[in-house]
Amino acid sequence: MNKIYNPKRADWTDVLKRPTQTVADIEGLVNGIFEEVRSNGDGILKKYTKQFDKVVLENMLVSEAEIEAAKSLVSNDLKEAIKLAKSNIEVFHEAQKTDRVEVETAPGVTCWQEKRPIQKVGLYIPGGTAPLFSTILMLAVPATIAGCKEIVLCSPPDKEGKLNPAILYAANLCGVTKIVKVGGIQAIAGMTFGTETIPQVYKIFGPGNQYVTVAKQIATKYGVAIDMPAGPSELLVVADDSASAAFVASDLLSQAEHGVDSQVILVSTSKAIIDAVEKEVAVQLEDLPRKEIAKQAIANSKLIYVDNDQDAIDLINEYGPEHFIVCVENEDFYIDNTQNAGSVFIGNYTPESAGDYASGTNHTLPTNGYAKQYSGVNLDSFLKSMTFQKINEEGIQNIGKAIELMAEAEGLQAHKNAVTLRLNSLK
Ligand SMILES: NC(=O)c1ccc[n+]([C@@H]2O[C@H](COP(=O)([O-])OP(=O)(O)OC[C@H]3O[C@@H](n4cnc5c(N)ncnc54)[C@H](O)[C@@H]3O)[C@@H](O)[C@H]2O)c1
Ligand SMILES: N[C@H](CO)Cc1c[nH]c[nH+]1
Ligand SMILES: [Zn+2]
Repeated sequence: MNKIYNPKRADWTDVLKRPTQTVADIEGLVNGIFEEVRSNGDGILKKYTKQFDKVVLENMLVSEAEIEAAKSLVSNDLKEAIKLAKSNIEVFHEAQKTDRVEVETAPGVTCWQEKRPIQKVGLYIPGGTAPLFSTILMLAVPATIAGCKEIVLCSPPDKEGKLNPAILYAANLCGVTKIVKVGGIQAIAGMTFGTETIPQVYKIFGPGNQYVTVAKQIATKYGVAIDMPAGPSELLVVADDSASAAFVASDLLSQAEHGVDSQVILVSTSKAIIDAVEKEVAVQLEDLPRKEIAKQAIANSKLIYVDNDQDAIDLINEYGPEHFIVCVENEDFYIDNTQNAGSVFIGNYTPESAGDYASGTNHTLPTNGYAKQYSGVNLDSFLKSMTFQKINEEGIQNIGKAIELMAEAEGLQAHKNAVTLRLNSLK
């Protein structure tokens, strides 16, 4: 890990650079695949599945028989763990339901807001290097609570052309309506345009590698909404001498093992904890099965010493981490002053993994600094807010004159007439 002492503010942009490619680096490839899928559908999905996933598929749609077979391949212990996680995610997302908001803005003018589900949603479940079945819970549970009718899931097949049984089990448990074996750019293009196998959707959700993330951003050009850019995982920890170096190192490695383009950062006002965490990372890394991946992510990662808490929080807000662990004595200072972070984890006994799986919060979160303007997935991500109004005779008399004057000032006579006719009818 690179150690940096008191970086100057002018250098923060360079110091905090992510190791991922930019939209500009990938969009040429994405645009090409999108155009092919738009014109030729399933055949192109299969072509790119062969090229990128190294498997030739006859049928991309998962059958009932495959779902049934998967049930017996998942251990009872894992089923119970999935059910516990699902239950906590349900509780937290159910609690996000809001009542309709109704106000009489002027006598006789009633306005209200209600939420309605997005009818057709597409869920992308990453599977390139690890089958992230936990992501199904994070997306399908709120989609179901919101009342989405059609829930399509795409995930890349393994070399045998299969999806991991836990993916099929979780998808079935959570009410997914269609499961398709396709990943990467081609899956996002398929959900954007619709193909023989994949229904077109209104909004695409889910994390993925940088190809998936850029493809989702390009999908918006074609009128599809997306949750947010949720790319390679990242974690920033702020720790002082009250933190356990071993715990901090384990958290940093937990996100480093996601992919070679993940990034983890430790910020501290203590040189002692920086040195201790550096040593712990080296020790714990050696025992990880995904050591080669984590090692590359760790090479992109930083240990940053700053003199004081104010510099630390300014730097953290400038970075806008996907995950932010606060492990310091004066935790309230950091909690109160965090402006930009996807999800915040507080104290020595709150590992980031808890939010990844089972505490109840959503793990689909903005990366690459997008926490400055995007929220992580939540119940509202699957809903649209609609407004309604009803105006009676008294109401139109109360606000009619103002509408007429404003319409006239904008030079829009027909707008004015729509009010004038009604006012005249009441004379
Ligand atoms: N931000 C979040 O909320 C969040 C949550 C979970 C996971 N993640 C991230 O999701 C990612 C999962 O990545 P993954 O690769 O394991 O799975 P993935 O499913 O996102 O991507 C695999 C697909 O990428 C495509 N691909 C691979 N190499 C390509 C190339 N050179 N050109 C074009 N397409 C290519 C293939 O089609 C393959 O099917 C990780 O980066 C992880 O950090 C983020
Ligand atoms: N940490 C990931 C979000 O960036 C989510 C995840 C799924 N499985 C394990 N982790
Ligand atoms: Zn994770």
